[in-house]
Amino acid sequence: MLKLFEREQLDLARLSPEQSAMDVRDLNLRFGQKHVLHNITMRIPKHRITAFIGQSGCGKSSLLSCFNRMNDLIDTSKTEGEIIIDGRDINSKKENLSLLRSQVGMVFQRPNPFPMSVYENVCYGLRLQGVKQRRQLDDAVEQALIEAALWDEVKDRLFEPATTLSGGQQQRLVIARALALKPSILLLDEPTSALDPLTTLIIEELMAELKKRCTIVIVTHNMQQAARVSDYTAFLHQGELIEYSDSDTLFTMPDKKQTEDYITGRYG
Ligand SMILES: Nc1ncnc2c1ncn2[C@@H]1O[C@H](COP(=O)(O)OP(=O)(O)OP(=O)(O)O)[C@@H](O)[C@H]1O
Repeated sequence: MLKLFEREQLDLARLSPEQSAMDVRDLNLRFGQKHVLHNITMRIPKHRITAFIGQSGCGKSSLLSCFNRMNDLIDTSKTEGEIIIDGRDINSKKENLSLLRSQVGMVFQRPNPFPMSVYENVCYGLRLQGVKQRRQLDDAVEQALIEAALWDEVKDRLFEPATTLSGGQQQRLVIARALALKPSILLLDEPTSALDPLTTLIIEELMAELKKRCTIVIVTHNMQQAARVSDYTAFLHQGELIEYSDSDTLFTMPDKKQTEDYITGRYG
């Protein structure tokens, strides 16, 4: 299988704290009576792309949303267990959620630019953080758009409405909006499922570039995509982590029968 990036393999079972972007310990998630995630324990390696795959409803997006406490927005949600990022448990009551969400950025399936200019979209979070200096905002916008591989396409239309951009440009704009806050982790929830194949390739190449500056976790329904872009893949089934390994092994020599059945299309 063609890989977008060569990489050194890490032993997931022996990741040191320095190599781990996140250390998830005995994570359980419930929505009301529904037990959605069961005792998830895993370490997500730094500066790598980790993909979550599994049947619809198995809990991929819910797990991703635990990583920046987005499930807190759902009244019925209840989380147990620890998620250690930079040595602190983000599930602690003391966690500052707006800081967490700038450190752990999130991009959704449908591009969701705000109804404002390209420029204002990118500096939105910085303005919320109180940055006012024009020069500082200009520099941050330019840098984030360069990192999101969008600068050349929009540098002459920074003050046009973001909604005038194409779907693929809007998705890169949303990525730039997250990057402007200098996240150490970027969560991508099916970021290309609404995009055509060529635009998908642009976003995939961007991910390969972005992992040099942050850790990426992606939920995808597209197994070719997971095999192409991700270094590590986690297969979930009914809220349980069934198998988690480097992507080459998981897609060519899965350890568990359930994984094999899923990747060979026997169910799901
Ligand atoms: N707000 C909510 N309230 C109650 N149950 C929810 C809520 N959000 C998700 N669920 C349930 O949690 C389970 C996991 O959903 P989740 O969206 O995480 O799965 P998924 O694997 O990402 O699915 P898909 O691939 O279809 O997006 C499902 O049974 C879903 O119905």
